[in-house]
Amino acid sequence: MLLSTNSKKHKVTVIGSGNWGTAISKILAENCRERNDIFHETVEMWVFEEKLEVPKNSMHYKSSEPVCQGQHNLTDIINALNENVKYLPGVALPKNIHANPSLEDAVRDSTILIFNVPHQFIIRICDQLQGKILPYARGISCIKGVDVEEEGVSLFSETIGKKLGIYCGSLSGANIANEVAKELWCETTIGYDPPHLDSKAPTPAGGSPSQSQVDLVSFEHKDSSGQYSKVKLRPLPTDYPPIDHALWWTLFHRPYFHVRVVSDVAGVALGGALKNIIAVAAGFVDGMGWGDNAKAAVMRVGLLEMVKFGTQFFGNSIETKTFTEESAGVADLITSCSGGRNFRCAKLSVQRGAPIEEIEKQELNGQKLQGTLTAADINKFLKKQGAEKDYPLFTAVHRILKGEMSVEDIPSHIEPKL
Ligand SMILES: NC(=O)c1ccc[n+]([C@@H]2O[C@H](COP(=O)([O-])OP(=O)(O)OC[C@H]3O[C@@H](n4cnc5c(N)ncnc54)[C@H](O)[C@@H]3O)[C@@H](O)[C@H]2O)c1
Ligand SMILES: O=P(O)(O)OC[C@H](O)CO
Repeated sequence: MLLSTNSKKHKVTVIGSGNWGTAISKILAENCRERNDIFHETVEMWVFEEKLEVPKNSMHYKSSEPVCQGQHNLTDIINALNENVKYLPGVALPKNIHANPSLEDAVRDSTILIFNVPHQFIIRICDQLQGKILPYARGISCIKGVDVEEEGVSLFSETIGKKLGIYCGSLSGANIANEVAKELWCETTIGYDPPHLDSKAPTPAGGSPSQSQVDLVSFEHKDSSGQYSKVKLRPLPTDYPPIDHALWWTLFHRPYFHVRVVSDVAGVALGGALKNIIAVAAGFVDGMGWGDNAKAAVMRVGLLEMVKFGTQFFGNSIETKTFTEESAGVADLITSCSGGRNFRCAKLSVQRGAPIEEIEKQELNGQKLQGTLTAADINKFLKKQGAEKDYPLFTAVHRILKGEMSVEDIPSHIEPKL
């Protein structure tokens, strides 16, 4: 068990309060309450504010609480009822979650930042956070998606790290939020590869680079292309418990949420992003009524494309065994193709003959699909690389979503050409 001999405690903020953002906040709040020797008990949860009435599927529908009468801010409802009535209705949240509509206030003095928003919103959020966070904070990205720009494809753990000047790992796994929130047992994977102090870096007056020095220290850091580079990071002051694998385990592990911490940050993040494209494909073939064998076929081809993509574009910075051995890989693929939102919406879109964006709006009550956008992001990148044909399933999903191909074409499209 992690014992704290340090005088300062970590303050934890979750940036995001959707379906998964709220479920993760619940886990963290339970652990921060139990381990208040290491963490501040209150977990700040940043909420993208909106006004609503307490809906019928809330545990508090028609209760006599003032926030249950008429329209109120979501943050006020969460703080009064300890329930996220919109994104995780029916789940009692620990009282030590504080829903906060101010991003700046939510991250103030936090040493631990957990990023958990749909990926389309994270860049703007990072822009707003610049200069507002502790420079020695550390992060974990729970976001499933990729960041495609002119220069290439990056993972959000990297993008967040670069934009905010902090180190950020990743968390991903077979984790359908509603099941986790009901405390049904599952596993997850955290990728964290903390920078090592660079022994050749200029030392501050008085000796070797010390964790308590406040100046920037140069670290050697391996990025997702496998290159070692010197990056400047603020070391965590030594009066805090070190942020390492043991600390992440202590913060995230629950009897119902079993954590494995590995060093393959890129593999964890990439697996979570790519499986969403495959889940859309699985929904398409299931929507056609083709049965479990067809679904297994797209999962097989999809897993191979995940491994190929990781190897081809993330080189030796990724361990492809993460895709086959960790919850963040094949297990996430299986659960997503069984009951995930991407799967369910793609299936309904075929069954109802309606665009998936329409189904998303009708069925998800404000929750967001990631697979459709990721299919487009990955396609943009593959096109630029001239590699679309090497990834027939990823390409087929994008083309079907664009109306350029039909689901009936999947079997012949993914068959290797002789
Ligand atoms: N839900 C799951 O089962 C699950 C499980 C594991 C990982 N994930 C991943 O976690 C990430 C977050 O997913 P989620 O399920 O918490 O979100 P969600 O799908 O519930 O999305 C809704 C959230 O987006 C917010 N939002 C809407 N418009 C916004 C805007 N303009 N700016 C900022 N926020 C805005 C809403 O306030 C709400 O908090 C995603 O990348 C997802 O793939 C989800
Ligand atoms: O509901 P989805 O399709 O966004 O998938 C949820 C999780 O990523 C499953 O691990």
